[in-house]
Amino acid sequence: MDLKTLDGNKLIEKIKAQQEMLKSASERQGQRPQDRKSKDEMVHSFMISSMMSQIQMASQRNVIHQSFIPPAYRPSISPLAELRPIFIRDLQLEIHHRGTYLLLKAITPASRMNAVLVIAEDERDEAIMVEIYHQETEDVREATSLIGNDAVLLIKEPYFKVMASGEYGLRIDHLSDIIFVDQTNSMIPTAWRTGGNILETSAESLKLSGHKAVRRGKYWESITMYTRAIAHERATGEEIEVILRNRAFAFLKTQQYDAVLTDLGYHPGCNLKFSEKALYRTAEALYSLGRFSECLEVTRRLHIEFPNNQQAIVMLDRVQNRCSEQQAGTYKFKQLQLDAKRLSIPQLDYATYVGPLEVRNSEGKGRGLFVTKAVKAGDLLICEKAFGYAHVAENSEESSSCTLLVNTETERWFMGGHANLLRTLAQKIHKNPSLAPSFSALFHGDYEGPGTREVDGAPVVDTFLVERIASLNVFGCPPDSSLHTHQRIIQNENIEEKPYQSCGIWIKASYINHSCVGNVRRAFVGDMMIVRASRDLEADTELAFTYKKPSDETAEANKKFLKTWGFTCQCSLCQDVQDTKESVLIKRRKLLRELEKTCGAFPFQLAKFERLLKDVDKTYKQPANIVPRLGIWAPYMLLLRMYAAEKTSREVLVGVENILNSLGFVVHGVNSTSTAFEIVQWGVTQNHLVEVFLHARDAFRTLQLPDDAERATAYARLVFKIVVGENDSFESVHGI
Ligand SMILES: C[S@@+](CC[C@H](N)C(=O)[O-])C[C@H]1O[C@@H](n2cnc3c(N)ncnc32)[C@H](O)[C@@H]1O
Repeated sequence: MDLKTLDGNKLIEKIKAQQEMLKSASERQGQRPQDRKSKDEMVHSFMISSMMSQIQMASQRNVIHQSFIPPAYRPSISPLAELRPIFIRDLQLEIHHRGTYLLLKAITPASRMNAVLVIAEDERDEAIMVEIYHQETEDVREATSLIGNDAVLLIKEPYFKVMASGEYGLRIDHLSDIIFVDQTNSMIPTAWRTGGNILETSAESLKLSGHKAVRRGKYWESITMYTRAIAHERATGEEIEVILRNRAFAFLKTQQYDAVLTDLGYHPGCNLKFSEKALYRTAEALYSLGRFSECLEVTRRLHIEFPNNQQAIVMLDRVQNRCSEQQAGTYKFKQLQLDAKRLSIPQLDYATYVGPLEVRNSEGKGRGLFVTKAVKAGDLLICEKAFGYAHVAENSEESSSCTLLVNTETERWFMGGHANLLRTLAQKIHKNPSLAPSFSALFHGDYEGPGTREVDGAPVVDTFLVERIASLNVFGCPPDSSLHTHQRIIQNENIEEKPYQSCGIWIKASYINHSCVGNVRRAFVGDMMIVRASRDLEADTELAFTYKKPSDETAEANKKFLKTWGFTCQCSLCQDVQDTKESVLIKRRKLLRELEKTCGAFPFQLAKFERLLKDVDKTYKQPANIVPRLGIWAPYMLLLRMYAAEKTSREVLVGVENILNSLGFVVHGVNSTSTAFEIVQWGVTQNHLVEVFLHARDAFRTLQLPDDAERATAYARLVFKIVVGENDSFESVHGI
């Protein structure tokens, strides 16, 4: 679909029509369709539409791919031995055929659209369309590598339905519901066997075929060859050991790190009497799984035993850095910024640091994250590498296509990276089941998972659980380096905070509950989330940040937004909105609108602006350090800029005090020469506070108060650190 030729309304209409069609299909539940196309017709129209889609994909820019998530259904958790075979003619519409499996052979090349599609036949010579969702993208694994010529597919507990295209077909959402059956498997009917009797080929020649595939970069194919070689009845123990080492390499290349460790016989505490290659591959797999201390041990062993191994020297340096980041939270933030800028997809090579924090129960909010000891404003609490990350380049040629994901059950629509994120997460835990527990433990509302992790020795991945976790724990993040974004915000007052399309899952940070007031702030550098305390916190305080930035004007919109997360915020701000008479809220909004109008009027009426601000201020009853006055800090900011340009330093300091007070700060010494300038209680940290403190610094300097000026500079740096995540780049942004 071309964004340029389709306006928003038409797109919505089209999607709604498809949604309706899918809904009405549910009324046909149990039917055996009589109007199915013949096998030849099916193949013919499939070949044409897949050719058309390839041409479209190559020529179109600004493409929106739509994808519909059907009502949730559970993955198959039955062992294959307990399932009975069925055939295409037995299939009933909109039914999950529990207790059965369907054996099919591909009769067309696989094609990639929203899913990987193929036409396949059963043993009774009937054909059907198969749609396999959440597979890797074409650049990672070609559709034709997933389903090669004559591939045999076993679909567990098949789901037969009307597709968004109106055709009938099988929809496979769970990665574990499809088994790609190897030609050596006795389940394959004789008529479907290809390439002679593979088992008669020797293990050696199968191994060599595996090597050949590796040389061509066909790692999946090599895994098939090596697996056949290992299973070969005449393969010797020695041969198997060598082949396992080779297969481990192919597993490494396809990001199946758990399998690398299994093939090499690694487990924590094992004796590392490995070959040079095996040690290095073990180290690489452990590194990719984020198991840095184990990786360090293996790399040290490699370095000791093979001191001339140059890769080991490089790896040792890398992993030592990761360990110190993980243990002490020491990061070279400038380098992180540079890396994020350099990479087209800013997935950074750093470890996660978690400060003095603990997950505990939080009354009325499920679990929450608490500090185990007192911390100061600006302290680093988390610097976390994304567990899953989907990058969407904005304002560039690359941004020309994106996916709109429509959940037909919850009716939630996700634009941007969400669809990619879902695939990334499902693939990651499917390939590396050891990573599943920490992800699956994240909040997933009332959705119940499959209750089992493995069947027939293979991992079970419930895509709907992944989707639910993703939608309740996802955070949007800027596509580029945070420094860049904050620089823009700091320099341009009117910049709108538009929702980010890049997004990700950060496991530790996912335990932080929402509060409109908040006591920590998150910032991003590439796919790293940095969480810092935005005020001093006593031990055992629960962390909270805003899922959506609140403002007086948008209290209702915020409430609605938070409802999509399934809760109502009870923070002091929301409580105050509830406790304030509607007439007062209406008056406040009216005054705020008048203020806005006055802003744009020429000539600017300063006296009127100041009067209106005082009137808005009077609509708040609670002290600002209890209920921050979010409606007025921005107009005060405008005044401060005017004062800084035209008025005396004393007046500038009054402007500074007004902003800080409205945001709930309690400060001493802004307006006095005898008391030192000091924040005694932190309020809500806004990005613009950096500028506020810099105005304070200039005013103090003019008033010959160098100590206060220095303290103001220190606060500017501290706020910069809180909002940007680091202050190594403070000088370059503020030219100091
Ligand atoms: C990202 S998770 C936060 C961790 C979650 N509380 C847990 O138990 O894992 C988001 C979910 O936490 C809950 N939550 C977050 N902030 C809350 C708040 N202020 N009040 C009530 N529930 C909240 C909601 O159920 C929300 O969908």
